[in-house]
Amino acid sequence: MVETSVRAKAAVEVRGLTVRFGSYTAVEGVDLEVGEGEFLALVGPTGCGKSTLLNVVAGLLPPSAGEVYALGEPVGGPNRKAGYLFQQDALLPWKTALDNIAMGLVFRGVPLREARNQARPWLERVGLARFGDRYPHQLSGGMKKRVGLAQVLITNPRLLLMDEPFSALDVQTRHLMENLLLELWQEDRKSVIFITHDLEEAIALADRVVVLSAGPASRPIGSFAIPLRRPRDVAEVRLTEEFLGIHQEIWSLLRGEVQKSYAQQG
Ligand SMILES: Nc1ncnc2c1ncn2[C@@H]1O[C@H](COP(=O)(O)OP(=O)(O)OP(=O)(O)O)[C@@H](O)[C@H]1O
Repeated sequence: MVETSVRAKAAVEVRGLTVRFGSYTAVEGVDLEVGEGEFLALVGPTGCGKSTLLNVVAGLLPPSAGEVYALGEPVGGPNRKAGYLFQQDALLPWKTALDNIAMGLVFRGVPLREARNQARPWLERVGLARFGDRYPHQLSGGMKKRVGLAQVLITNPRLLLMDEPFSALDVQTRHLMENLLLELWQEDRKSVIFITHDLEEAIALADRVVVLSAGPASRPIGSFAIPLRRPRDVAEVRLTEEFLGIHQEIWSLLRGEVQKSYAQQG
């Protein structure tokens, strides 16, 4: 495997992971580490097994073989120290933005009144100070994402698992959300696994990009350190020579996998 980085202490360790669905082997023999405080992006062709891998780390899917540790403990079920953000919103339609953020804590046993008190500053931090009493159907897609992000971050997870969280947004809103995510992440540098099929998004956000091979039996085939300076503006960083060089290097590996994946789909 192509390897261009040195990792710190592991927040996630995956050893020899295989996941089968019936006779189909989605991922096979996967070894992967995510350092403490590292922002890792996972890219790969569509259907290669990115979500499968993330769901195993999240404890939502049992491995067929192999071992997975998150924050020093074997993963055996949904991990309470991890926060999840998926493409689909997890907002309750009958709750206001403020209460939806508070729900992150309520689900963990914090009384509603206390949870609301803690949720108020979060409205401001995600740029929704004037929208606390709106219901999800009264919010734009980007605003809902902000609520979703605050709902996860209010629980202060040490590990953030994100599965294409911004892919349904238009490009401008997406860049705003990516910058907001980086701004909040820089405050205390949680360990992150961020899945995307967009290589540019992966490079703009991450400390390291791992490339998965086309399925079946997908596995990591490249790991690239992203030495771009922080803080980063995700729209501006894309225009730099350095970014283009990194993109070219990773794309030269990813392109072949994308082609294989298309060929398999007939
Ligand atoms: N519950 C399941 N039962 C059967 N097959 C599954 C199941 N979940 C996933 N798969 C298959 O495993 C493979 C990997 O799926 P997965 O969703 O992990 O890929 P992905 O890389 O996240 O895809 P995408 O980029 O399209 O979101 C696919 O071929 C998919 O059809």
